[in-house]
Amino acid sequence: MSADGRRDARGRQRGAARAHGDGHRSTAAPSQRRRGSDPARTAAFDVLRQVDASDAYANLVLPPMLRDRRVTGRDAAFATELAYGTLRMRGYYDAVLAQCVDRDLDRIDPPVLDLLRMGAHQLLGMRVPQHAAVSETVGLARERVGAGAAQFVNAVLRGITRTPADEWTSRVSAPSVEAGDDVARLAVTQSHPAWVVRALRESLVASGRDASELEDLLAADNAAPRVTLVVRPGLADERDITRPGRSEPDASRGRWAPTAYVLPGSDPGAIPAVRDGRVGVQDEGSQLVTLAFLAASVEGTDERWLDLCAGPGGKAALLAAVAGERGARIVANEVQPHRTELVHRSLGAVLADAVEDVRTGDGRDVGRDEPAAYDRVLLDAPCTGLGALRRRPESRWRRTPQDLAALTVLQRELLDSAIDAVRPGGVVGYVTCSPHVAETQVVVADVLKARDDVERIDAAAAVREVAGADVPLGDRDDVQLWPHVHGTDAMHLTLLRRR
Ligand SMILES: C[S@@+](CC[C@H](N)C(=O)[O-])C[C@H]1O[C@@H](n2cnc3c(N)ncnc32)[C@H](O)[C@@H]1O
Repeated sequence: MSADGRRDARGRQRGAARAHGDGHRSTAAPSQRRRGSDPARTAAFDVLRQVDASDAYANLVLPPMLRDRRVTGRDAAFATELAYGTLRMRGYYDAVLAQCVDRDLDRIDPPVLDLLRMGAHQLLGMRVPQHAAVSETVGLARERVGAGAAQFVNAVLRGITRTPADEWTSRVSAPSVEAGDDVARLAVTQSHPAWVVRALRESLVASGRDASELEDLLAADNAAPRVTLVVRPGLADERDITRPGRSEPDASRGRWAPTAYVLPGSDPGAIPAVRDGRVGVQDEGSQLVTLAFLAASVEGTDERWLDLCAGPGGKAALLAAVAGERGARIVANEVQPHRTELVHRSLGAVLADAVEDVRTGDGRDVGRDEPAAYDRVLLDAPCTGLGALRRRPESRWRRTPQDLAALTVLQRELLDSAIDAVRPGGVVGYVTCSPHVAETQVVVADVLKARDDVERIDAAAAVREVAGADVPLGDRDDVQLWPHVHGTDAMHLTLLRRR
């Protein structure tokens, strides 16, 4: 579209402003304007379409798309915020749109609905100037869906602009406020399914926190997470994330895990040590629970560790790096062959001696096939991922309460197998990236009820040993991290010792 293709600070392409003559509202009807589409908005739209039509994951689709299309810098940041923000806030925008159209939203063509949501996010979530948000989205609609759809998009988005952005929140939440239904109010204003709002409230309380934090937690799910690096011990240090000629690393230290660094930008691939696997991209909560698992003391030898559900290999790489330093070795197991392949890749930089085996297999069989064979077993269980909603923008809309039933059966079976695989005196770490009580406290309690050969050990003490005494944890012996408290994903850690 623009000659120079640059984006101004408010998200509008400079060329677009010129194409409009004065950079303000164009006098030409949208359908009369002729111009190419903005590559950032086009990429965001294509991601939304793939998420909707092909069940794609936005965070897997967008980065390679931007690379292939050579969308970089501010345009890439704009496309990312537009795609991810639109997906996260979909529930809120649908409530707004429902007040601006005269039919049910499910009767709108899916590509048109995506364009409306994208327009809504620019107007209400990104504060892109109204003329740019409307005209650019209408232009994209004309190009990708047709003139009739473009007129409809134009009319609806202009309808949104007639109410000030901050008034929309009270408008869409008025019915739930009147009904005194706080779950419904938070579901719409913070854009989460009501069942997730309820589950998160229950988890907060069950982990010893206050239900009044719920709105902060939901808001944290809607904020783009910062890119966190793991500097794998023994393989890299601060110098590997410091540009030549600089004395300070390009990333700042994390708050809790000594291995964690927060990157100011969003291009970890530009760092050579990331490309060769000595440094990785990993949430700080994941690093912290892995290091806490390794901080718990085992009785006797401590040299053979199992990662029961290892794909794609983030925790396996941290385990193996530490194993290399301590003279231990790991076995990494994963049930899906393509994810086993990812584990291999993730372990590319670690010492060969630190990896005994990387294999494909069902973790539920390991306890039976290799009883009491390991000194430590990490079970990072398959789960709903409700603790990582900020990272997986569409997942809150995909998950259903029915998913829980199957997952919690699997989690119990895997935990039993993990306990069988560890030797007496050894340690099992049970980890989820979900704080849902059914996947955390209830799974552990159920498994422990049926066994007399295992005891809980103090995971909070292990986390404090790694993160320092001031990490806020409450007084339980299991640990629940929270985005709004710790700035991490909502990881859960229970530590057990086999008797
Ligand atoms: C939460 S992810 C693990 C993430 C990994 N620990 C990391 O840090 O990269 C759970 C993994 O468990 C795998 N999985 C699911 N069912 C399994 C089973 N029965 N046995 C082994 N792995 C399983 C999934 O394919 C998925 O890769």
